[in-house]
Amino acid sequence: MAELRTAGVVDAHRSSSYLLFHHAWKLLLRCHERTPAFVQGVFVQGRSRWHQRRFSHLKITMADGDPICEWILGEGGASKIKRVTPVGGGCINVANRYDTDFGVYFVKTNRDAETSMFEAEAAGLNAMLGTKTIRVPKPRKVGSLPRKGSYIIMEFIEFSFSGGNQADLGRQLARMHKTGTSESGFGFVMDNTIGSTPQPNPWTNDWVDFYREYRLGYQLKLVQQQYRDNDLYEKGQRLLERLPFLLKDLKITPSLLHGDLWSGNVAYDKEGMPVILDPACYYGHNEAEFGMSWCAGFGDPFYKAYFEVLG
Ligand SMILES: Nc1ncnc2c1ncn2[C@@H]1O[C@H](COP(=O)(O)OP(=O)(O)OP(=O)(O)O)[C@@H](O)[C@H]1O
Repeated sequence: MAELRTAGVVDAHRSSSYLLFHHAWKLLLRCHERTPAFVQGVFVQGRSRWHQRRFSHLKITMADGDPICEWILGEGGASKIKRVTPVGGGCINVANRYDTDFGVYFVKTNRDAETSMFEAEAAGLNAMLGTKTIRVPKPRKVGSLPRKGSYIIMEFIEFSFSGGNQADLGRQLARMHKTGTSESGFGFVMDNTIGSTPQPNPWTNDWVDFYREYRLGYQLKLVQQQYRDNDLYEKGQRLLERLPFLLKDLKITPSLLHGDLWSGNVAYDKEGMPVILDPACYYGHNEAEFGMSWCAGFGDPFYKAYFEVLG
């Protein structure tokens, strides 16, 4: 509500409809934890002509203090936000589509996360975009929310309900793995998160060292610290010792990986072309991409097309 108070909604204060809005606002903010823009969308959408006159100044004043609206109505090129609608599907962040007179933006917010979480997501999306091999949403802005938390604004992509061709996905992913190489070794430009679990990505010359220390080893430590599962930890340690033998004589070059490729992060656009979302990117052994394949639903056409490109 601080945004509203500082927004100087002075005449509105006197009307009883404002009081109604005021309480509805509070309720909505509490129920949905949306940004003020969410509420703005609801009310701007449904207002009568009387309200249009009465609240005509609100669109701009309410954006004050709301960095998402400020960006969309500034650098984002829009002069009006027509509607803000929740997008379901994610577990970790709150997602909304912002329909404007300058197109649609997709926005995720998280009341608890530092901006570094979304900065890493943007860095991953930009790295994949840079390969020009597969469609990913273009990130536009990352920032912090007024009191606590952070947000990311990106291109909104309209998905097809009828899905697409898995062979296209396999082929384009293989091209991304082949094109996205790194001269710094295995790792990434910054640490990121997989789900909401931190994922360290320090540059490392050798794949076995990287995978042992910063993937399996790190996760095993979390298992022990957070769940006290010593049995799993011990078994894991034995696997880590054997890793150099299991991967002996393999020549592994760093490939840009999406890093969290399960079915919830794969979609198809209206033209039926694959889109990959919500990455936890790093440079790694290309086959590490299939660590999540147990819940990705990749079939024969996918793998056939993938290995046709990668050999
Ligand atoms: N750029 C986009 N355009 C349109 N819809 C999107 C876009 N990015 C993601 N979505 C949809 O929004 C929903 C939430 O997105 P996403 O999975 O990135 O959220 P999340 O909370 O970070 O996810 P998770 O809980 O899986 O880590 C999903 O249903 C996804 O399909």
